[in-house]
Amino acid sequence: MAISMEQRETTKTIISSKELNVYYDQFQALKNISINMKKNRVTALIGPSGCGKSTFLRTLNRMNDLVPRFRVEGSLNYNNQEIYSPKIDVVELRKQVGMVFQRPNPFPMSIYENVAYGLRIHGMKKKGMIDEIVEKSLRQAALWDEVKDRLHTSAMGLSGGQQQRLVIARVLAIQPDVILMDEPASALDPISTSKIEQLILELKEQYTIIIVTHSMQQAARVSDETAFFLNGEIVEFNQTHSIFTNPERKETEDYISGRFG
Ligand SMILES: Nc1ncnc2c1ncn2[C@@H]1O[C@H](COP(=O)(O)OP(=O)(O)OP(=O)(O)O)[C@@H](O)[C@H]1O
Repeated sequence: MAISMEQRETTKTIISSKELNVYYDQFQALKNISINMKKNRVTALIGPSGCGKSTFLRTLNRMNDLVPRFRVEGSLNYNNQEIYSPKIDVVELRKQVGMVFQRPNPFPMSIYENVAYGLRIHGMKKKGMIDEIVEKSLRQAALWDEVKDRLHTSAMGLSGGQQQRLVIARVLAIQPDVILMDEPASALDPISTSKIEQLILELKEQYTIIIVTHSMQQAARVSDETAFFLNGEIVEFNQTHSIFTNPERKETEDYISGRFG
């Protein structure tokens, strides 16, 4: 079947690792990780606790740089740049590869200022432009209608689910390319969880999303491809549908059917 230019563009690899090994001092947390993650796709990272999912996610925007005796070997590439090259500007990298954590972490300031913060840090001064981006980001994060009349009240007064969407708006405001999400809905109720999942499906039109989740159902609902981690290795990486309906490896089958983890 012929592949159109558009399809070819959307299946481009954006982040790839080759024989990546990661250590915390003597302990090897990731072993020989080779994976290609595609642009405008949602990639889910699943696996039992302690298997290295968060470590892998955090290497992608160098969140572990300040961890003492953290060490990386092998290749980790984003958009044809080596993420661990000394030439990389880490602030710029984190602008392009943004992150949403498990617990919503709004800043203790107004809703508006939370979203405007990153813009100001990156030197934007024009109020009209900031207003516009704040609104656009809150709309994209499906929060605008709920907060448009209280933009200048404290973000701490929002519910947990709203706070998480606010954090997503804050990330979107600085126009990243990739959004890393570390169990973004695990602290939320089912309705807020479903809003976040809906949002992920909408955002992948414009962004690449890599999400760590403990919920098999969530991985199955939101992701296009899934990597199953076990003891620091990727045991299986495939289309999400294949992983959940026809896994190739017994360990994957045992995990997704709830036999361990
Ligand atoms: N800062 C650190 N210093 C030392 N060891 C660490 C550090 N962070 C993680 N580890 C270890 O690395 C291994 C992988 O941890 P990681 O948090 O990546 O796993 P995970 O799959 O994300 O787990 P969970 O699902 O419980 O969040 C674990 O054995 C953990 O104890």
